[in-house]
Amino acid sequence: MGIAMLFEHKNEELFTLNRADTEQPLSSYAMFSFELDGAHWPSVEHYYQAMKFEDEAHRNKIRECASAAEAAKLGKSRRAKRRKDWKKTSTVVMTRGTYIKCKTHPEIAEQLLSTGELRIAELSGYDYFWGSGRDMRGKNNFGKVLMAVRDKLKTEA
Ligand SMILES: Nc1nc(O)c(N)c(N[C@@H]2O[C@H](COP(=O)(O)O)[C@@H](O)[C@H]2O)n1
Repeated sequence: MGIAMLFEHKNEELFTLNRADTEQPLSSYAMFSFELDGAHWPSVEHYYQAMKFEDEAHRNKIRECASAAEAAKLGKSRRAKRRKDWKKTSTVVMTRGTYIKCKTHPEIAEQLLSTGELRIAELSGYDYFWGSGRDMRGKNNFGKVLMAVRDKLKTEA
């Protein structure tokens, strides 16, 4: 993934990525650790998935997962009860984790800033909430999270 011309009819250049790409430092699954809310998180995805729950023991179980994919699997399982306000807070949690990762790893902040003013799109064939969806009509909330963090980093530069 990288810079693409997906809307050639609109002549719009995009920076594209997939949230689950562990090789892409800007993705939430990339293993770049940080401290937040009094704990050490191996990736943004670990933090994001754990924050779905109020139960401390379940959060810790997710935090200790060896990979982001494992953390996501545990976070998506319906065995533990999700916090009631999750729908309202999920993008805020993703934004906080992504911002703190960038502050902890300045090279990632640099990479994000180097996308300039390009629109960032999370390419996903199935996810219409975080990504583009199959037809590019998705909400692209992960792309929006990255653009919001980029805006904040710009004001601090
Ligand atoms: N509608 C909606 N609101 C939210 O706040 C969400 N987090 C999602 N997520 C959707 O559900 C799938 C699994 O959730 P997470 O990736 O663990 O958030 C995800 O693929 C989204 O489609 N949906």
